[in-house]
Amino acid sequence: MHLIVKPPPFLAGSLRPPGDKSISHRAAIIGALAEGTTVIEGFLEGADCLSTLRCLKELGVDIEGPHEGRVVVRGKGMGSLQEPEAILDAGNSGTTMRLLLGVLAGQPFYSVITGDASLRRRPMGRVTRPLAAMGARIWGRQGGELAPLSIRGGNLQPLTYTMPVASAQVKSALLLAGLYAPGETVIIEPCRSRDHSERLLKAAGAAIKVEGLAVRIAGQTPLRPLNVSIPGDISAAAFFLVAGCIHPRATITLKNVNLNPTRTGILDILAAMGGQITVTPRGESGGEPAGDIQVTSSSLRGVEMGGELIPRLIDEIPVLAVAAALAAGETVIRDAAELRVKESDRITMVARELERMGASIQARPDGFLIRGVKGGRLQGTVVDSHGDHRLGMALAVAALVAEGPTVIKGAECMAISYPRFADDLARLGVEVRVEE
Ligand SMILES: O=C(O)C1=C[C@@H](OP(=O)(O)O)[C@@H](O)[C@H](O)C1
Ligand SMILES: C=C(OP(=O)(O)O)C(=O)O
Repeated sequence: MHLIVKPPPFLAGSLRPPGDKSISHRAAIIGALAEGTTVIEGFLEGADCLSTLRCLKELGVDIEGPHEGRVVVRGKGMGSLQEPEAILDAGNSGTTMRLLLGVLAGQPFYSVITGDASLRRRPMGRVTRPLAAMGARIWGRQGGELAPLSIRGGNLQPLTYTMPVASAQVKSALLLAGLYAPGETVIIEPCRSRDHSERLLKAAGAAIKVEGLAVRIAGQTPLRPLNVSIPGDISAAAFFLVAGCIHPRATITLKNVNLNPTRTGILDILAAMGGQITVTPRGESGGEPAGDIQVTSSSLRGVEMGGELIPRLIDEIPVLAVAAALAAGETVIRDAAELRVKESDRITMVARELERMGASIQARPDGFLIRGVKGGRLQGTVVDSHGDHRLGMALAVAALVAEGPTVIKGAECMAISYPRFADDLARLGVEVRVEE
């Protein structure tokens, strides 16, 4: 499927971004392990979160929905999962595979999990190695590095583990496995990654404590069901935050967006670039701070970024590269080598596709050097998502300020995290067309 985007004369309106993807996965998984009925509102109906629901159903969990964002999970406790009859399919979703590996490590049965071609290339040793150290037996291609992975869990021992990379997926997998181990599992992160698992596990009554960069969980405590209203995904809102900044006639309001400080790096960096962004906090939603964000046309300037900020905006870097390509001066992005092991190699592919549109962007081993074309313009042309939802949507944002229409090939992948992305663009006044 191709998406054809014409640069609009203005961008105006108000949107509610879809429910947070990270929280949707976690609420369903934790609900499945709890004793009682979990009700989730605002669940993201993107393909990734549907993969999580499908796998949980294969494990014998009774799930109703999603119907307009409502999912009902009838959990029967941590020991209630059943050996799946078929291979579990995590689709394109790294979060599904890694978090479920943590759960499967605690199960006294055999299961096999795989995913699509992109997911079968992504590193899994970062979770399979520490899970094996807890006592799970895991087999996979390249010594347990690549899916398909088969696993026989049960009889886990607690672990104290210092993570070599800042990854919320690894941390969450080990916390979920820690639920099954007698005694205390301690996970130490190199720097803080998103903490949705910690918040939801705490809300479900797990014995979990955060002390600086260490998270401690004492296993074998039953979980209570959750009642969660998931706020909008800031990683989805990010496309419109950048669109509003780079378009010369824009006023966009994004409603009920998650403002968890482990996720708001995009707001900090756009502010540092001169973005005209106003945040109005509106209390809590689902145990997470949430609020409205307004963005208007801005005159952006280049910045340098790296270090502890990177995990707070890792998924927003493709669209931030678009902002940088249109800012005055140079932008340097460092310490982001993790981008190479996402749905695509996001360093190579972002540079390749933005270059086609006339951006001056150089791929580096751990990021980018981008020279803004301020005053100049990007060129509408044919570009490719390479099956990567965030790259596809970032290119659509670049198209909003390009000369002439842009054709984005492989646009169906946008439904991984934002099924209504094209509709939301249209709501702001953009002429978008889908071609099969
Ligand atoms: O835990 C999560 O929900 C996620 C963590 C991040 O991945 P890593 O844990 O690999 O950094 C992020 O890129 C991904 O989109 C979602
Ligand atoms: C990296 C992403 O997701 P996952 O790792 O779950 O596939 C993403 O959504 O950008």
